[in-house]
Amino acid sequence: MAPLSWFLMGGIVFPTFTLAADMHATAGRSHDQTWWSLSLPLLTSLPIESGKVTMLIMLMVFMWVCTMMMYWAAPGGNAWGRLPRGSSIPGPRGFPVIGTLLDMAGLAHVRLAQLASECSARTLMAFSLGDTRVIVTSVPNVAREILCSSAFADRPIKASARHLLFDRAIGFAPYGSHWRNLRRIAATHLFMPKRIAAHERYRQQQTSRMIDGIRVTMNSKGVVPVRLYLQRASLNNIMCSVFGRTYDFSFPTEEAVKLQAMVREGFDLLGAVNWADHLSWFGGLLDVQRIKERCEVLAADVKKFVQSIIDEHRLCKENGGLQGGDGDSDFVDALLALDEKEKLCDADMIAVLWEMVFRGTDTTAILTEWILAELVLHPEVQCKLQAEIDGVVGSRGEISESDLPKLPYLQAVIKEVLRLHPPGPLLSWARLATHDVYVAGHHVPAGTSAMVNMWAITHDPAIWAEPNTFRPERFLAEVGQDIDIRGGDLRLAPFGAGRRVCPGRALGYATVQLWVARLLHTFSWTSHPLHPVDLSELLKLSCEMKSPLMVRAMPRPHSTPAHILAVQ
Ligand code: HEM
Repeated sequence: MAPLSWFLMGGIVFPTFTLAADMHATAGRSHDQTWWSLSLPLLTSLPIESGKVTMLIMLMVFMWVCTMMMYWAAPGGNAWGRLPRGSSIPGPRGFPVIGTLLDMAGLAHVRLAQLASECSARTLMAFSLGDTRVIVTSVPNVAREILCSSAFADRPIKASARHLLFDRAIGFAPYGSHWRNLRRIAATHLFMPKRIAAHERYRQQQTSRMIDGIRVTMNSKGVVPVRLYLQRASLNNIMCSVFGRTYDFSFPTEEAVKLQAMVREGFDLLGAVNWADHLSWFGGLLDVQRIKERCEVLAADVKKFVQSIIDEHRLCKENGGLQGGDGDSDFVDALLALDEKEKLCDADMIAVLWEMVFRGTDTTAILTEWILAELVLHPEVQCKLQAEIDGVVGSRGEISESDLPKLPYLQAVIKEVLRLHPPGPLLSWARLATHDVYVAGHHVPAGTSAMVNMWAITHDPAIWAEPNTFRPERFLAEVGQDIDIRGGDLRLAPFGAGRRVCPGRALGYATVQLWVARLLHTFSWTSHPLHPVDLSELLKLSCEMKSPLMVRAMPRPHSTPAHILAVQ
């Protein structure tokens, strides 16, 4: 065999596995690199005899397997075994090399909760996703320790997020001045209560359009695929706040079709468990899931789409259009009007704007679909909620957002659904330890990813009586306990907590309240005999209903089409 083949087979392939894994494992390792660094010169100087070659290859494979098994034997699996001093955190080993990666493919939150119980590690569990060290907690006080600690103010960035430019947007930007600037800009120009209130009429218009679509479909088909209408309304809501434009998805233009396809593709790509994120050597060798290739195509399309909107706004501004100071202006206007200190370049603007479209679209639609599903399954709760809404709205017919605080049962219903079906059961995006830190008394090295299993917390019988029962009354102040769901109480924190808490929570919550109030005021919702309500979950970027909800929406006596369409 030629020396080159020697070199390739022995000197590159096998050590590469270990070396690549090590580069991702920890900054404090060294013992594993010794045999690899020694093997290369040894290989290149060996005589060309095929028997010896085979022996040497077998020896190297053997050494590699032994090293991997040694790593794997540690609690938490191979990524934790690489630590020079090991770890005291209990956890499953998973498989050699890949760790617990296969468990993340289905309902990861349910599987992680099971593993935590099996390993008696609800407080803190260690596990490995390929080369990535991960901790997860299923208890509120440790969740607070993680989410509110400055040590975990960063996020591990997925390759797909980087390819889609999200490392320059709020969600994945490293903790620092750029991230702080973005949060400040978004808080002032998109999420401030005054801004949210100024955009109420657009939300009302989109809700009216949704109600009209539901009515037409119900009349013609006798059953309504609610998700379709919720997704259209949420996309239009956010497009209106961010870009100042909406679409008629019933008669879609080419641009509307393209937009929907881009959003769908983005959800698929960011929601996928990408093996390349955790097995560097694997990702380097082949992109079996074609994630990189698809991300590149999508990123180019997004850039073109958003850039053209920015250019239009710029032109309009030059011609004396909105200057960003008007409460009615959109987010692009606001970004273009920033002063020199805060100004973003076009590439950063594209990333931030697209992220808003992306994050603002699925969560609100998914949550509302779960709410309607539970209300169909619990007609007594539906009637009680309708009575509350009727009582506040009276003969006025229209519901405004100023009515919402007067609807405590509505809040209780939404909270109960957020508890049973949190859209981000693992809080969507993990956190990253930027330096060594102690969590629940255990040493957690820098570079470890941290997750909070919010689903496990909200289903814990030690915290919630009958946790699997839908009972909104538990949130009524006079009966049970009122809970701050904005990140103040980690027993129910569907929007996360701490520095990186969801900045869009007030907007998302206002939208869902308005939708549910108006949908319930207008229709009575019942199941269709051919489409029973199925509460099975499907975890993608968010946790959605596996079988889209198909239900009957019967107009309630007081609601007339004229009233429904009044605000359009
Ligand atoms: C029902 C609605 C929503 C839910 C359940 C939700 C949930 C979440 C969660 C769990 C996080 C991670 C928080 C953490 O790490 O502590 C998050 C982050 C984020 N959300 Fe939301 N969200 C919702 C609506 C929205 C909306 C409407 C927007 C924007 C229009 C938005 C924009 C963001 C952004 C930009 C981040 C990243 C924050 C950062 O890393 O600094 N979300 N959201």
